[in-house]
Amino acid sequence: MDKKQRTEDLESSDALQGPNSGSYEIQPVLKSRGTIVSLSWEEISYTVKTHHGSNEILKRVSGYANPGELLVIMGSSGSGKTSLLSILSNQIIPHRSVKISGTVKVNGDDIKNYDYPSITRYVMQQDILQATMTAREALWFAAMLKVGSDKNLVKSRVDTMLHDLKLAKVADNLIGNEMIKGLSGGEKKRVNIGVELISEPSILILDEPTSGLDCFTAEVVIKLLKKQAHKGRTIITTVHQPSSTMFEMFDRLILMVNGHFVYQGLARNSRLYFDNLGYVCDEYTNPPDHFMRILSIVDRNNMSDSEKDKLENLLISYKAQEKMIYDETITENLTVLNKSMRHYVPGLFIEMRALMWRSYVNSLRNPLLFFVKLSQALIMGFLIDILFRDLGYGQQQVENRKGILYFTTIQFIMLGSNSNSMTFPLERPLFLKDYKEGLYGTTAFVLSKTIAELPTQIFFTFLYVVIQYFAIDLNIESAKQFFVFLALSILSHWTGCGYGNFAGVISPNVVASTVIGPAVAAPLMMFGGFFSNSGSLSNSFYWIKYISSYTYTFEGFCLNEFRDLPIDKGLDPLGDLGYTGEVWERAGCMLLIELCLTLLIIGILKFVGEKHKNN
Ligand SMILES: Nc1ncnc2c1ncn2[C@@H]1O[C@H](COP(=O)(O)OP(=O)(O)OP(=O)(O)O)[C@@H](O)[C@H]1O
Repeated sequence: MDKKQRTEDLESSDALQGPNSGSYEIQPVLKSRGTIVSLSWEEISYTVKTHHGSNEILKRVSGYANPGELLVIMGSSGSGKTSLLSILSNQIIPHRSVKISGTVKVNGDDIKNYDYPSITRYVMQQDILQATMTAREALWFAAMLKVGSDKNLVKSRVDTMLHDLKLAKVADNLIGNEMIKGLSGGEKKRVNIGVELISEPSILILDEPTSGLDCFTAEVVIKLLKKQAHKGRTIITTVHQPSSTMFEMFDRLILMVNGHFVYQGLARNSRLYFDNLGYVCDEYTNPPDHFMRILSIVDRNNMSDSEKDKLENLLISYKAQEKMIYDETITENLTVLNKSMRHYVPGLFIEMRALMWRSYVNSLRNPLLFFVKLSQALIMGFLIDILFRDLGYGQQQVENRKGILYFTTIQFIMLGSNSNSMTFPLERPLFLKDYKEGLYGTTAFVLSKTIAELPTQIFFTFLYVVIQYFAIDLNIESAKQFFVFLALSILSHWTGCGYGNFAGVISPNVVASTVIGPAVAAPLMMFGGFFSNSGSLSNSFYWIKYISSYTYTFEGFCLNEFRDLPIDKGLDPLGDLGYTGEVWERAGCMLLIELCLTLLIIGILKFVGEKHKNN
């Protein structure tokens, strides 16, 4: 039988009912008084250029999702489900190696005509949440950045969300992770969904919100999504291996193989559709399991003849009744969208306030780090006391003073750079997720991090300085010497944290940062002026001295220490070192280094964030 004949037979066959045939009974109770919109897409193709050539991931697929319905997309692994969701949620930006054609429409109008984030939100597969926050705080943080600065509105949205997602009982429990005991997997998923739902989007798109959950918990999540659909939202989700109970909750279903749609229509009609095609599902088999078996393809790039035949048959059948699929698109009673509508964008100040609050909560819940730093300050301070107690004024003691000043320089800078080189790699997944979502900008992220860390940096530096300064009898000719020393110490620790942040943002992960952190710090320390004085530095590396905070801290410390110190006659440590000028010049250079590092880090993060957006 030729293909044309088979298509005609299928179209005329009584046995083959269309996926939307029969009475169209989904009459969702559209309870929402908010916006009600439909989503449709036409002829979407998605091609990616790889080392092995072009890979067409989506092959001219068209479809729609109605408001008030739960549309589920299922398919074999690698069939293109996530790619489709990314395109529908406008997450993929075409570039040199990515080609997208076709149109995505809201209420029949191209999404390009709208501010899409004000209509649609996308829930990623991974639950990337801050472990040290509670469920309520995570929702509050999202609301501050997505809803507005009105505290009452934020509170009411958070309370509604906790109620709707059945999280009220665990609202004040920590989210947790492998180290911190916290919410269950299902509760975390619901918080993750809540973080997106908080802005009350008309369309919610979710990538496998039930992955990793047991059957019962997964059903709870789907039930919640169904409820959201019945409030008038348009919900599109992918689901892996649904149970039969879960399957009964699906309104519409799309089945995908190898970048094609092979079924689109009411979920409850899907079984009959495949029965009629000859893929009969017996009464003991869960229909989704049966479909997945039909759709399975071992190697997409190297299909067997039987797999090719199967796919061809499925596509012929699908094409035969594709026209009928569109009979049930909802076109009436949709909200007329205002094209000038914009999603809430918080200003830099609000973004920074929210981020600083999150950092504060995180540091409060991480007391271990505080106690580790405290013990470090006390132990190091007392060790230095023992080694250098009561420095004198002779030749040997002047050398000891230089030694302790350089050791203090290393200590302040290294402590900052070592600890901070690891913080960004740890925060990286959360930052990238938030950045992709457009929750805040890199400037707000970097500035808030810098400001939020300052009080702790000042506190620990103060502690070190107080313990060391008087015990080892550094210059106490006047109070000024002490305060200048303190200010230089704070600045040097601050720049150390800046170097650490720089190493952190160029490190792809924590393991890499443990190597990159010291690799950044070592040359700066070597060219800092103590191990080798300026005259003997190689010309090619001489510039490192100027970007090294070690240089300015040590010079500043020496100028402050030796200028008025009553050392033995004939000794001239500053002359020997070749240090002239003023302490404030060194402090200015350190501030400039910090400023340059901050700008550099903002730039690098922007690059990293934008790159991640396209992945
Ligand atoms: N940016 C990309 N570059 C190269 N290949 C890609 C890219 N995005 C997706 N692919 C490939 O396209 C195919 C479809 O990927 P996609 O993630 O959309 O499938 P999926 O149906 O969601 O799979 P799964 O169910 O396993 O998550 C896969 O083979 C994937 O490796």
